[in-house]
Amino acid sequence: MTATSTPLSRSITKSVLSGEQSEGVGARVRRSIGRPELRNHDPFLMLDEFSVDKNGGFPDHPHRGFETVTYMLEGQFRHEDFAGHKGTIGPGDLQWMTAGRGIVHSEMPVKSQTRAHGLQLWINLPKEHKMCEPQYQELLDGQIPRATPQDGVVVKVIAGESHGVKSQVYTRTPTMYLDFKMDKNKTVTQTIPSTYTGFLYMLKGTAYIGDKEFEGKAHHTLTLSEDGATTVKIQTKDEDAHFVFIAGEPLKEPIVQHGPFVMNSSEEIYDTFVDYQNNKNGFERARNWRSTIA
Ligand SMILES: O=C(Oc1cc(O)cc(O)c1C(=O)O)c1ccc(O)c(O)c1
Ligand SMILES: [Fe+2]
Repeated sequence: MTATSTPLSRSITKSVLSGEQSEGVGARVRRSIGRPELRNHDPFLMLDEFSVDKNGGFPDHPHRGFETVTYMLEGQFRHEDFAGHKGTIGPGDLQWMTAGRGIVHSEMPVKSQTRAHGLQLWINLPKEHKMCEPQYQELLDGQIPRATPQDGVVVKVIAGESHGVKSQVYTRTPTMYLDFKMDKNKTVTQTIPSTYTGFLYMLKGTAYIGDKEFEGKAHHTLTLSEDGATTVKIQTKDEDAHFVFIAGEPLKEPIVQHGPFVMNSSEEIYDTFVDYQNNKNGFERARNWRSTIA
């Protein structure tokens, strides 16, 4: 009999290319998590690489039961919600929005800019937080800490920890969200808790993951093996690479999603529709509200 042992590095179990599709109003997205091949990568519900020009956007719409994390790559995105929270985020900035019991908001590009390009991640909330008060955590690019494990490798620590650098973002669902920029011919090892599920989404260039050097190219999602290994080996060869590394503790709870509402049962989804239609239980301020930016 052979003893099974935990491998050194996580490996890649799936590689899925995200083509462009329409979302919102006139927006183009490359859907990573949430597409048919990558549904509910617990605790993650959706990851979009969005690209919106001045004619498009995500006008007034609700959310309940999860968090939306908007990370800008290029251009500027304005947002406004039914409680009067408003602002603009630009390249490298982050908005971590806990929708909790209810948010109605609008997210639109700044008209004078060519396009707003970024990532929107949806993280599910555990049952005990689904009806929490909404909260925003907003960080400008310069406020997000960086780890530099070696020359030519920069890791922006949006959530969690990398090479001794910790993010101050409060995560109700334990999450790590890292933005890696690696020059060519580099090797780096990222630690990951043994119980986390995770994936990489490639933005630019090519990276080679794990001991078997699985090749990941732009706009591909690479899911990590769930084998208890606590490191991920990442290499570049003849080109630079830019990707995000996202991982989290699976909630292992029932997921019932209806568009922008994500709860634990059909009854809770039904109640959410009733609350939204009747402006109650968190949606009070939706009555007669219209954003000024949509
Ligand atoms: O529009 C939906 O989600 C979004 C996707 C993005 O790329 C950017 C965004 O700002 C949003 C958003 O604000 O909601 C969406 C996705 C899935 C779904 O079932 C919906 O009902 C809406
Ligand atoms: Fe939204």
